[in-house]
Amino acid sequence: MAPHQFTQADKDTFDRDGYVVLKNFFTNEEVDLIYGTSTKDHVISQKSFDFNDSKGLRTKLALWYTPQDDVYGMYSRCERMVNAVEMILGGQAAHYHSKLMQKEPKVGGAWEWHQDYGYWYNNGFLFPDMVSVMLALTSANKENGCLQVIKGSHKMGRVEHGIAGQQVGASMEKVEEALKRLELVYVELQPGDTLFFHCNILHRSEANLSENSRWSLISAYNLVSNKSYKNEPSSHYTPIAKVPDDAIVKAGMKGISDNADFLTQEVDSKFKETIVQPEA
Ligand SMILES: O=C(O)CCC(=O)C(=O)O
Ligand SMILES: [Fe+2]
Repeated sequence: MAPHQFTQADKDTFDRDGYVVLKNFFTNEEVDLIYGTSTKDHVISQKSFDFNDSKGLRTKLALWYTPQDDVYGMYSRCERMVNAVEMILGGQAAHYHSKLMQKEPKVGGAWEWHQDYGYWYNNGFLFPDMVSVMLALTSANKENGCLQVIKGSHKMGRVEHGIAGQQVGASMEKVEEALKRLELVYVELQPGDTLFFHCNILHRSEANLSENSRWSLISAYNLVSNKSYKNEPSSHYTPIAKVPDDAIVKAGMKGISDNADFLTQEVDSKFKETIVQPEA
């Protein structure tokens, strides 16, 4: 079966609501490969760090900038994905970074209300020509701390961010007002479902206190022309070398190289407050 394509109707929904979900944008076979690879990937587990929430619960995450030839790179570089992103951004896209979010049963931490551009603005990006894409690797639901969005909040523009508990979060005054007027949506996803969300949409997630993991792969994209004036890795303005849609299946269980440019604690100040060293 030919993979789903992102259509103008999807783009219209994205523009109106600040997000759109494409059911089964990636097939079961593709998700099985990506999830199967990631759970066995020693480089991923070695490069992952814990990100603490305000109650001390922790999400494991691994983040890298330049997409490689592994199964995750084929996912973030495939035509289906990049064409969708270029339709959203209205021009040539670069891959800013991808991260594997591992919210484990009982311990997976919460994320405070924020806009992704609330972080990225401080990384030297002048324009909100950026978008995040979340692929569900496991099912995500209310019980295991799925993403919540405030529908339409991207139209508020960038909101001030400060330290919220241990994390960087949006001004709660603005969030509370937004919640009085706009709908709060729990974005429940099945494996393979893909959420495209605007860099200025307010979102958060609750802790995973359930018995089930909630894993996702989140890729962030930028317009090639929106070059940061700070010292960000070059991936964010490098045109993506697109690959055909069948490249994911062809990559098979190919894991990531430990030469990939992973985020480490030292290079990213926005995470400094919240990173705890993995246990030895
Ligand atoms: O996956 C989540 O629960 C939220 C993650 C998120 O919003 C982020 O990493 O910016
Ligand atoms: Fe986010």
